[in-house]
Amino acid sequence: TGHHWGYGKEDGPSSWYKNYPVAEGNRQSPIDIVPNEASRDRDLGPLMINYDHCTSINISNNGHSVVVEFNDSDDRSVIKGGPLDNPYRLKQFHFHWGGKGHEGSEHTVSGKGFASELHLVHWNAVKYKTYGEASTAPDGLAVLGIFLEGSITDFKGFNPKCLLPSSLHFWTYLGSLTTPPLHESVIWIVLKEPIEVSEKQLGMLRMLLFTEEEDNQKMRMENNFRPPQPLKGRRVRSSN
Ligand SMILES: Cc1ccnc(S(N)(=O)=O)n1
Ligand SMILES: [Zn+2]
Repeated sequence: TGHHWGYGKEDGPSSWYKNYPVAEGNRQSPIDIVPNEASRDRDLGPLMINYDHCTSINISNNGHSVVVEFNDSDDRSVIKGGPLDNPYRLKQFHFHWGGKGHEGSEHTVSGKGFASELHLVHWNAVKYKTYGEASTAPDGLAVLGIFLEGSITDFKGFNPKCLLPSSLHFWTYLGSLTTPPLHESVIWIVLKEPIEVSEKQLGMLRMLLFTEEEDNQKMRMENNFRPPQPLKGRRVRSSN
């Protein structure tokens, strides 16, 4: 009913355009990133990530992913530099993942997927008063995408600072939210280097159920990723 959406046969990505026509827009995400078609841009300065004093508020299952929300009432946890003209405040992070193997990330690299993808969602609090307002503006959001690939190492907790790989080299392009309302308001910054998580941790993500507690039809929350969308002539830039 109404604007319910999901990842199933009837309510999945191929039907989102019915309630969200922007799904067929000109700057939709995710995309397939082809490294040797990305243009190295010397104007792209280094990415500066400051999560040191980040204050997480809660972790929840919103029916589509597991989300960790942060206190975004000041500039404590911000990302700046790279393609960004202002600092962007961390609002939440969440994951997309698949049922097995190399399926589960939203962005792909030369057609190759990863087991999961972490999205750290930030908003431009310099130009906009609220996240809601920023979320519909073309330069309102900046989402940092980090690939997760299965291996035997552990990662300690959910402090986003320790979730970052050693290299901050990135690809960047203008895109959208990858789940409804699919607003074309995101400056995407995708790190080239994946982080390693254990099969155990991936297993935990796969154990999450799609629906909130009260809903009785328990569906396994797997494959909560949108497939790559048409590039429509957009440039993908690479940090040097
Ligand atoms: C907060 C939010 C909403 C919708 N989609 C996204 S995403 N997957 O593009 O990061 N984030
Ligand atoms: Zn996401």
